[in-house]
Amino acid sequence: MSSPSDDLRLAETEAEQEYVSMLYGRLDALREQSSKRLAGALRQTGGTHQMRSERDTSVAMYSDQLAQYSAVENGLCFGRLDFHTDDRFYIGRIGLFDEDKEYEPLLMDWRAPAARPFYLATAAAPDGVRRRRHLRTKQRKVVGLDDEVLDINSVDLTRSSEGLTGEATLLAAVNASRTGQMGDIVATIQAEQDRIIRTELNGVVVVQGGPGTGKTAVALHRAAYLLYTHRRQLAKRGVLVVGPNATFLRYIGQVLPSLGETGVLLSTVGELFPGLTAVGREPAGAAALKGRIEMADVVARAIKDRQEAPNLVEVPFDQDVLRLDRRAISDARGRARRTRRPHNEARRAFQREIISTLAAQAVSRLGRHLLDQADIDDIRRELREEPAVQAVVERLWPTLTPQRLLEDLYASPKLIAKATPKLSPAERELLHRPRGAEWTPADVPLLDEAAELLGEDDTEAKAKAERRRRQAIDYAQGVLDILDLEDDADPDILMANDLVDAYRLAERHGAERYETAAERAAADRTWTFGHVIVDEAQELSAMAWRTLMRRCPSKSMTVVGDIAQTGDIAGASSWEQVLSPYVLDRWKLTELTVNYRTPSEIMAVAADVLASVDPALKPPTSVRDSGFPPWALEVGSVAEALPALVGEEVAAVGDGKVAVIVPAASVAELRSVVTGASDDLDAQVVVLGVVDAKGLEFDSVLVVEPADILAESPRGASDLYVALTRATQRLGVVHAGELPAVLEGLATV
Ligand SMILES: Nc1ncnc2c1ncn2[C@@H]1O[C@H](COP(=O)(O)OP(=O)(O)OP(=O)(O)O)[C@@H](O)[C@H]1O
Repeated sequence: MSSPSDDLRLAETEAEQEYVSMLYGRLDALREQSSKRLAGALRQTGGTHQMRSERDTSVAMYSDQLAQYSAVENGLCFGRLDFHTDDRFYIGRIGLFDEDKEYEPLLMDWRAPAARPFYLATAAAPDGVRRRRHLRTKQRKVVGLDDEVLDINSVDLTRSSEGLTGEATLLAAVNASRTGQMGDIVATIQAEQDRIIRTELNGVVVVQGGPGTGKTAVALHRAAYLLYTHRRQLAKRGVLVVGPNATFLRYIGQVLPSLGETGVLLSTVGELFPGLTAVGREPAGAAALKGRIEMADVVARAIKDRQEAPNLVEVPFDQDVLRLDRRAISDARGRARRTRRPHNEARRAFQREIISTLAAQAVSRLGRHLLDQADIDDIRRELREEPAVQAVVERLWPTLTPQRLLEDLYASPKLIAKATPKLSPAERELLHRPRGAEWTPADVPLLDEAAELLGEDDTEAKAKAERRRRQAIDYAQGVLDILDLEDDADPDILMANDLVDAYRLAERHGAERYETAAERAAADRTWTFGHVIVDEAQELSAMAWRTLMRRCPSKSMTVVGDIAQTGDIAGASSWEQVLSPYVLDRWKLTELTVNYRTPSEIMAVAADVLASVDPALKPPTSVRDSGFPPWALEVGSVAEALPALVGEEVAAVGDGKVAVIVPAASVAELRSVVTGASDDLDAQVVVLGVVDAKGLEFDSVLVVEPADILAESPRGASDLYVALTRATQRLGVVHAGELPAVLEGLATV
């Protein structure tokens, strides 16, 4: 028999279902409307340039709306606020309004100022809220309600002043099995997170927090919040989110689309040089050296070293030999340098000077008094067009691409030595490598630096664009001609060529590939973003920061990370050291203190490792216990024991995910012994090195040979801390070698 409270709950759930169904009905209607408008816009043809551009804007707008409506399908509405005034708001992923009732809000966008009490109101500071309700839904069905009555009399004074918001829903979310893809936290954002998400747009905000405190989640929700609040400003320039590696970007890739935001570019620093894939590997020492700030000077010197001034250069011209001595070349070089233009752009000034010198010689040999101005102009023109003269200019002041500059530099110990007076021979050797080697992620900031100093010679790019445009027109003409190839065509029937010319068809074809700001930004090295979010920011080298700062001259940035987790040797040891060269002390530090991922049992173990990184660091407080004590197991051979241990974890996590985190040197070997293991996060079992596990999480984690992880890098303790804090439920440590003293507290099994 059901109790009266059960009946009440059922009735409440039914009432909420009715409301939620009405909201979905509204969403469907909007979707249909946008779909029809999009079809209408696509049908429009021809017209003036302005009309075509308006049509393109409409196509883009309706396509974006449609994408947004499908993105918010799951969990469209997740909350309700009841006020003492009897007002009531529903909170959801987007705003919906009743067009028939003067646009009365039916659903409040979570980012709207009026939705804030949903995240901030507490019993002690209710902000007019009487009750906060969390609605849990599956597809379009309401499956649960959690109510919090914000009554001052219910405040538990023994708890911290900031309790958890929507505790039941929050715990359900953090305890759920992991899927291999990060989910959004829009229904359960906590007050300390909300404050950071809604910090003003301008300036640099640093979000420091231990593992699992929601830094990544906060950063992504902040991107969505900023795009909502400053849409006009940010949609044009776009928002860039930088992550540490491709696996991580795939892991977080669905969060913003699920919040209805698609115009954000997700990238690693290594992908920020368009047209180049930097996937090469190199020794950690080489990457760390390339990350040092001194490399900016090395690149500048390497360019100057290419502006040669030999003692004498002879130039055959008109059955004679003209001479350029060191002084003439140095003068021309000085003039070109004084233009303060980038190398490739200053080349014109250099060439002009050289031609002047050569022309003066030629004229004096021929006899100045025999020549008029027109003759002298002819001589200058001939000199400019003379291949021997062009070859000399190219030798003394070559046109350089960033790739050519660095490739030449790395391949030549002589050029390296010239450009690096302050480096030791061993360091120089780290830079040396043969031509044709693959570009590495650490090369990208150097290429970017070089591109700035060289200036872009975009003649080739422009010619290419023009060739592409011509090809598109030719293709379109071909299409039209085929359509009109009917031998017995009735002269009264309009032919395709009569309706639309090739130029316009080609243009229309191009316009169909509408590009968002993010897409345009991805193809343009000089693009500057409206806001840049840097995740796992502690890993970036000083040179990588230079690249990022160039992409964001407004310095509107969110920098997210944990200094205690720095694994890269070139990474940061303090935020001040990273930021002060660019913004002095004009940055704001915010902190997150609650760990939503790692249960307290695991955090107790990780805390000892953290103390070994730096005794002054405090671990974040776990929001829950898991009931599974972490363990350590000594085995004869890890490779032999691992398959069975992984099998046990797979059985324990059901639908969840298992990760085996291993020393970098054993990734390939151990991946091959575990059946079905890969580095693909969609797989149930992954075997990863610590570098690739950064920022990720799994239901169960096996950490293999912690002593080797410690020994593998000067930042080994931070790496071990990262490895131990990836689990949401279960943790085991497997070792054949010694168990490090710092893990001796683990229960042995
Ligand atoms: N308010 C919240 N509600 C529900 N889940 C949350 C909340 N905050 C964080 N989480 C969850 O906690 C986990 C850890 O979050 P996240 O990856 O953002 O942490 P992090 O601070 O970036 O960690 P790390 O430093 O280890 O990379 C994620 O599963 C995230 O969804």
